[in-house]
Amino acid sequence: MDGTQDPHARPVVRLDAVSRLYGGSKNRVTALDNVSISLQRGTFTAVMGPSGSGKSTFLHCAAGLDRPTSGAVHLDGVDLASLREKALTKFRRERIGFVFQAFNLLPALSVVDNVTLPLRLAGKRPKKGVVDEVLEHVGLSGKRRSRPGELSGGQQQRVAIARALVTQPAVIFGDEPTGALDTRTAAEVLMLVRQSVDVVGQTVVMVTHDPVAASYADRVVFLADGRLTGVVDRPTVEQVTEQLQKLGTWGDPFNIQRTGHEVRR
Ligand SMILES: Nc1ncnc2c1ncn2[C@@H]1O[C@H](COP(=O)(O)OP(=O)(O)OP(=O)(O)O)[C@@H](O)[C@H]1O
Repeated sequence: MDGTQDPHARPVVRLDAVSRLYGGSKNRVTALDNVSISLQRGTFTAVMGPSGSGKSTFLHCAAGLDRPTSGAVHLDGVDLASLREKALTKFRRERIGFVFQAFNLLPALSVVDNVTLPLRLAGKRPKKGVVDEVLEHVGLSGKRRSRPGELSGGQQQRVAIARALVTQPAVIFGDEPTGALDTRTAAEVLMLVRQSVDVVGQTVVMVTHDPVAASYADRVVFLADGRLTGVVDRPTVEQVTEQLQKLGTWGDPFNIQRTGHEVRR
């Protein structure tokens, strides 16, 4: 199936028949199986599915952290297969933002130095106006000089979001960005992501196990056994939960535990 939204708009992320196989002939695993999807600029997409369905592999291939075995990935109009490792690293640094479950901030650096690190790594001088705007957007203007250890989990994730936004990337990829946060803090972080999409037109792709988190997205795409098996636009928590039940996610107690949110069956 194809997850294209509007065939006339130019997608910012495009996967064409992407497959990713792991292992050799004896222990072959098809982590992604012929996935084609287009994601439009300024949209928020959640990627869901049972454990082992290929969500991380999807994210890694779409973000140029891993190379597909076959098929093509275009990001912001660039065929990622055309980039050698060094160019791909530069492209990721400049055009892609990442937000992970574990925040991944540098503890010795202040908030402002963490946020501006990607720019400085790219040899660019951070523009004060842009940095101030991003810090204001994430509500951390008053914490510029704090170290990550002095901040709450939600504040640390907001620093990570600011760091992802500051390069004005084509896409921000999130891997369970609210997985380590309590329900209320997760909601605040998801509101911030939502505002980044609505206010500055940021494109966001987020892997999550949590139907509540997914309900903040414009659309949810579901994977099962490496295949794209369904799409829900303007999702509600109930619709997402129902779809996951069909895919058998909620039969997996490990997954229920990891969502961090209680979802009634
Ligand atoms: N480096 C690897 N080598 C071999 N198999 C792998 C590798 N990475 C992933 N796989 C396999 O590919 C399949 C998809 O894995 P993936 O991590 O993408 O799933 P997932 O949906 O993100 O799972 P989870 O929700 O548990 O994080 C799984 O069967 C997994 O065991």
